[in-house]
Amino acid sequence: MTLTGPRGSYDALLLVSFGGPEGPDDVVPFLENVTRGRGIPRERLVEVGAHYTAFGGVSPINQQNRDLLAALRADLAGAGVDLPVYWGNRNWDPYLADALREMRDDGITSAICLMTSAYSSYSGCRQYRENLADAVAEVEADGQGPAPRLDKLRHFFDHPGFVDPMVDSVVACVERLAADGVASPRLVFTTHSIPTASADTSGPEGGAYVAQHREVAALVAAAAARRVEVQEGWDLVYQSRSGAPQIPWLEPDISDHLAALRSDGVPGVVIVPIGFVSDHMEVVWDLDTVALEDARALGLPALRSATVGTDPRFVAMVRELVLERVGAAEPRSLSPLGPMHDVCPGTCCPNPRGERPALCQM
Ligand SMILES: CC1=C(CCC(=O)O)c2cc3nc(cc4[nH]c(cc5[nH]c(cc1n2)c(C)c5CCC(=O)O)c(CCC(=O)O)c4C)C(CCC(=O)O)=C3C
Ligand SMILES: [Fe+2]
Repeated sequence: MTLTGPRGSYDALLLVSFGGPEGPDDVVPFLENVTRGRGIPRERLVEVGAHYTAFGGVSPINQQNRDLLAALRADLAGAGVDLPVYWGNRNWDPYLADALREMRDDGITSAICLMTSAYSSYSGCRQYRENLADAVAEVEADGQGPAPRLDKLRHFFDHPGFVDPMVDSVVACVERLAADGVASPRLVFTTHSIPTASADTSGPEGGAYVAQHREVAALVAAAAARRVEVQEGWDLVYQSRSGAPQIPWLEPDISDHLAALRSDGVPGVVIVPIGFVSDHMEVVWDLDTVALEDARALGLPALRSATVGTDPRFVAMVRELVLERVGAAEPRSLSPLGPMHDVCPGTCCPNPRGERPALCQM
């Protein structure tokens, strides 16, 4: 029931994710939860609301987390690691506070958190940790005893369990393009754009968000190039830009970049969504609906490679990270930036709106 090692001891794993609407009536309240106090223009919210509405008001993310939860439970059981797994979201039901109440009522005193975000940034790290602090405060205000103590697993961008499944999918896409007569495509790696100010302050020394993505892109490109023929060189591009137009966000945007590649005479592209762990809205809308349609309109052959989802290697990675966290396994990481820390320096990935309480930091 309690997993103990030289570095720590936990009696549960908590899957911490973003959350998404599960029906048409959820869309507006969900968007209000996500964007409260963030200065997102109304037109952008109407636009994003329409993406959800096009999918019946249902985000794919919750079912993907249910699938991941089931896969994690099966993997842990199969490996003889007796650790219950809970699930809570930042922005939609089941909320983090509800997960913490359930854990408290089950007698859990200490849990290790997996955030479904592979890279360092305010949005992908500190914001989750602030939401954990808020949830703990909310639950402790019940007056029914302490919430579980929470630690986090490190960002896993350069773990083989995250990288290797993406390589296989890129190879499969290159082979499919070749079968259609498109040889040596260009690899276009894509991730969520964030404000350049957040990118500049991400990680302990700043610049971690882009640096980590560049490492992953280089790793995937090199591994793929050992197995299939791809164009030399690759690109890192950005998608799903939000915020006010006068605030700079990371560029180039994927759609602009596809047009530029077409003009350069690139024979085809594989779009590799390294910024996302499963096929959530940014993937099924911004890539599969918009970017692939843009490519078609340009006459540029394009395929989108898979996210890791519930690939058994990714699921096993989570178990490995938990064992690593208690000191019972050696950390594995493929880039010189890793293995990433799991207790954040108090100053990294700062909140652009000022300091707030956050967990899992020094
Ligand atoms: C870096 C990053 C990740 C990856 C790390 C991680 O996974 O956490 C991520 C994930 C996600 N973002 C998601 C959805 C949204 N993100 C928004 C807004 C924003 N995202 C930002 C960044 C990121 N976001 C930022 C800087 C904003 C601006 C507002 C703010 O500063 O907070 C908005 C508001 C509307 C809009 O403006 O787009 C929505 C609806 C969903 C759910 C998808 C689904 O339903 O399948 C997921 C997984
Ligand atoms: Fe987002």
